Amino acid sequence: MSDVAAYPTIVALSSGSGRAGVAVIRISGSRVRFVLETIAGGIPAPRHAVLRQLRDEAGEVIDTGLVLYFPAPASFSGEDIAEFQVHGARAVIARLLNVLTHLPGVRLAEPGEFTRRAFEAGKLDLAAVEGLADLIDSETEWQRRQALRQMTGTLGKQAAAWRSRLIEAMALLAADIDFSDEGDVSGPLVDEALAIAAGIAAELREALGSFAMGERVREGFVVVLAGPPNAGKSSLLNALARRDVAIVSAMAGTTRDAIEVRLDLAGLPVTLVDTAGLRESTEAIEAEGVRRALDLVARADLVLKLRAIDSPPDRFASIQKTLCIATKADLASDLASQALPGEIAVSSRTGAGLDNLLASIIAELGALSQPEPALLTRERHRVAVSDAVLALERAIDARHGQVELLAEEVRLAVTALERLVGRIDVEDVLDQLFSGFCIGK
Ligand SMILES: Nc1nc2c(ncn2[C@@H]2O[C@H](COP(=O)(O)OP(=O)(O)OP(=O)(O)O)[C@@H](O)[C@H]2O)c(=O)[nH]1
Ligand SMILES: [K+]
Ligand SMILES: [Mg+2]
Repeated sequence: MSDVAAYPTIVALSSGSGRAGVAVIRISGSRVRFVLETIAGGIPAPRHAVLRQLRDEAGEVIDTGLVLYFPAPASFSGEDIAEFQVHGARAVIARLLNVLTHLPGVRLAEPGEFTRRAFEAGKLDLAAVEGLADLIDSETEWQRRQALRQMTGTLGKQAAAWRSRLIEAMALLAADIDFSDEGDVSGPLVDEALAIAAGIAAELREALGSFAMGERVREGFVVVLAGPPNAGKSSLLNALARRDVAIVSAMAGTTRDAIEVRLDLAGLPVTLVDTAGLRESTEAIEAEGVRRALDLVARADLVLKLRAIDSPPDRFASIQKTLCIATKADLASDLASQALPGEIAVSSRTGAGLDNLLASIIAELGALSQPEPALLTRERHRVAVSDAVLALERAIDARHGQVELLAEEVRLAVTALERLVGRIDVEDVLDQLFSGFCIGK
């Protein structure tokens, strides 16, 4: 990493942009010590914050701030890193970045470039990098917990453990190949290797079981409000969002476009979608609204099917997970007698039943049955783990066949797990991942 041309020293604003009390500017690479001497008047003791005047080439003070130095290799990127904590004014940030990038061998960082260097230095595996990206994007408690677990290496360590047990199985198979006579294919070594393979296949299948939840927590659950016109869908959206998002009126067919709000339901990220009332319509725009509503219903993780408590239930059936809701409960003199069995009675007007509805949504989304954050959170993880399971299943099926073929299947499973943590085939994944990173991370 001493090659300045190949690894220019990179600098970026690592805190959020815009006016703030404090801004953090970070710099990583082989020129860090030179930069510190040039603009901070010296190199602070490692990992100790010191107050310094930061000066430009002409010696004029840019700002006063805290300076930190993290020497290689015990830094985030594995390179020398310095951090400047300065006043979070646009002018200070602009001037400091300008001065820094005019020093020889220093340039602005690309999105995710600090993290890419950390990955290249072996500080983080691919799953941990993904976890870091998710942590930066996290908006709710479930997202934070899941991302933190992945960033701290839970998936990476698990994949490494699976891999080393499979390598043990491969060694047993290799020993069997070396020592067994022709024709004597299913010796005790093979049995032992296959027992390992079967155990790991079971653990991989269990991990796959958590994928759906992991992916939904990352991307957010889609919950769609559906029902006939005037069922009170937009009113319920507004009540759950606690703000006036959608137009409410006594006119049937008010909502046409789908209206989305992002909610944090007890830590679960949920996109709640209001839709056009479902009815046959000859009016082109409303008909298009209904078509979109049905499309959204088909793609929802959960459908809230509404009917006004004073109207009869309709025929509209959904194949999705559905919660049936009787709205306008304030219009019913006796709730229990008018809400059908299994229906949740709510009133957007009085707020009655909303807590009960939220609890039911959270339960329906599966949050109660999965207290631990999911291990697998991305399609990439699902594909790698599925490939490993399939290879192990083929190995187990071939238990009476040639040991060489069986060993090849176990090797394929090992390869799939190596893809999972980024030991191989990482470039495309990294490029895609880092393009979504913010600059300064
Ligand atoms: N009494 C009472 N009226 C309600 C309640 N919720 C909605 N309404 C009324 O029902 C009417 C329709 O409400 P909306 O929220 O616009 O119904 P919608 O299902 O979105 O209707 P469309 O968008 O036309 O399909 C309005 O006049 C609301 O004021 C409620 O909880 N209690
Ligand atoms: K309406
Ligand atoms: Mg509406």
